[in-house]
Amino acid sequence: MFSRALKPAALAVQNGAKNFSTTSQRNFKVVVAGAAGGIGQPLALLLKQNPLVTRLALYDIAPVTPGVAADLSHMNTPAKVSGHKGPEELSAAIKDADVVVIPAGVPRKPGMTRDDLFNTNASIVRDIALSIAQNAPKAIVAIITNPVNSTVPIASEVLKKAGVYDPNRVLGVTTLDVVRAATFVGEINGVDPTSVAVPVIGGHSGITIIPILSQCQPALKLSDPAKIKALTERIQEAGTEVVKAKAGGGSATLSMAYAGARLTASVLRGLKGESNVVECAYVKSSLTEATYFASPVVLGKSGVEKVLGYGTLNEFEQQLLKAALPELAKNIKTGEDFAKK
Ligand SMILES: NC(=O)C1=CN([C@@H]2O[C@H](COP(=O)(O)OP(=O)(O)OC[C@H]3O[C@@H](n4cnc5c(N)ncnc54)[C@H](O)[C@@H]3O)[C@@H](O)[C@H]2O)C=CC1
Ligand SMILES: O=C([O-])CC(=O)C(=O)O
Repeated sequence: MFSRALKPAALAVQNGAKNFSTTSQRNFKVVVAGAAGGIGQPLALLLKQNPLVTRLALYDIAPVTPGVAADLSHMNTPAKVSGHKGPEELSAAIKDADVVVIPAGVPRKPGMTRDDLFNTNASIVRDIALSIAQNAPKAIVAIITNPVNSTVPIASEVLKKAGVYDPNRVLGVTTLDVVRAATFVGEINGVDPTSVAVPVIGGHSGITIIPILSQCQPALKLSDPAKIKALTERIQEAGTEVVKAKAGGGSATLSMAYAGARLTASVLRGLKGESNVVECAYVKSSLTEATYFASPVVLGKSGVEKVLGYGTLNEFEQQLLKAALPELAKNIKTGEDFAKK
């Protein structure tokens, strides 16, 4: 169970780092749902600079949304920006989207777990997913809203109920875990972090975040098991590190916008037919007994083209996986039960 072919796991970071293609062969409509928020605004700023994006629709319930759209629309890049405020404008925002990125919902405050966000965020993701089912059933859906381990199953169940579910088109965004792992390893190894590739598998909360440091490229310059454990825990708790540092002002927004823009850029590169686009993402999966699982995936013309394995895990990583699976199963069930209600 722990040894599976992992061809391009390490490519995940390097591919993603090549963010913006200059040879646009298709025009894509990208929607940011939650576009006025801490993640949404810088994410929209980065997407406005992606030449593959020709239409950028910003949706949020916040009154400032049309203003955010007006502001971004003055940038001299090709994407035409539209602003959509409130549920009555959701359909127009989503209509004919190629990609819908969802950072809508509340963030953590110190002392909260991501699961504590469930009660508020579950219905937000459900309602946006319903609109996707009605207005852009073929769109790739990239979910940032926490708890990702549960919100991805919610969106999947909603799409299923509407008869338009395609598991290859629904992704939970775990790119920030990959970005953080590369950053921290870059610091330890004393190298440019964009040259570092570390697959991160499992899910997106605490012990479900499993960095595969034994597969790090270039190899991690740490051999002391205690230091490897400490680095693993830092990656698992990096979100909490930011929540504490922001002292009640929210959670990671700027690094998440960077990571979300990278994942979206990779999705678009896949859609336009580029080959070997690999990112880690939380997707429907049969790699383990968890029915959704983050691993390297190949992105192609219709979303996830192939779920790649996670290669050979060392003893320590096997233990991490063992600990993560029951937690993941619980989170998935919570999401599915909510959506089936
Ligand atoms: N997947 C990941 O790695 C990460 C996920 N997150 C999650 O992203 C989410 C957003 O975080 P922030 O941007 O910091 O929060 P924020 O509070 O700054 O922004 C959230 C935005 O969502 C909007 N919103 C609320 N209900 C909505 C609805 N029904 N429809 C549309 N928009 C709605 C709000 O008006 C607000 O503009 C949180 O759930 C957070 O936990 C944050 C960091 C990393
Ligand atoms: O920690 C949080 O609540 C936000 C998040 O998911 C992250 O930064 O990884």
